[in-house]
Amino acid sequence: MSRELVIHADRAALVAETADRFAATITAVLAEQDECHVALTGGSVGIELLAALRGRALDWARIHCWWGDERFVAAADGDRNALQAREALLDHVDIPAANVHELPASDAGLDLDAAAIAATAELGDRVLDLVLLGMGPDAHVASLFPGHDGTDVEGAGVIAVRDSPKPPPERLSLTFDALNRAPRVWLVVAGDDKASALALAMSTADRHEVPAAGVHGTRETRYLVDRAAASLLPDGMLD
Ligand SMILES: O=C(O)[C@H](O)[C@@H](O)[C@H](O)[C@H](O)COP(=O)(O)O
Repeated sequence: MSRELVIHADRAALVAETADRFAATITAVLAEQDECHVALTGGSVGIELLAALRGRALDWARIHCWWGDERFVAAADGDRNALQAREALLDHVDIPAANVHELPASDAGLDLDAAAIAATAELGDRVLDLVLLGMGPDAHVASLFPGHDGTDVEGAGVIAVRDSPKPPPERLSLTFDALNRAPRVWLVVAGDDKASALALAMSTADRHEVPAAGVHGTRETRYLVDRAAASLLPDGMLD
């Protein structure tokens, strides 16, 4: 399994170059197989990245979009990662509705636990080809927060998250095992407020305290960051 750190000059370069990398990777996957399944992320960098993908020549009919996590709010709530992704990208490309695998919204008729069960069934034993993740300053990834029960869950699936330290309190999240089945896991991180979390994420920290340290692709783990986020990485890592 390879681990790669790519430091970009600034946030704009991070977003633009990651969009290039994402498009090239999807194209390469589609040259080898019929479909490419990607997990998208919310967060401001994740959504800017999606906006940067508009207008790219990608074969959307063969691309499936999933999410690493979702805020459990109404479908029309602007906090929803899926709604933000639609506005940034999916409404602007020719992707079939059946290829968009949103995690359930709170007004879809299921309570949070039932929504997690339904989403686990939809995901099944799928191995996502590429998982994109943002990271919070507390080193959370998806909705796996430091010290929270979700970091103890074994097995692949989607879990209900309550009392999230970051609002909204109710969320759905893929587990570590669901995320870590993917061959490619990319963490996309910008800003000096993430610098200490990134240094911990790239260390051998315990995933219960530093969830970002617990996500790895089976083939590659990439840390795609800007210079500000990289500012506290030990010298040896920057060679
Ligand atoms: O639901 C959430 O809490 C966010 O989606 C979160 O996980 C986000 O991805 C990171 O906090 C990075 O966010 P930024 O890209 O805005 O720094």
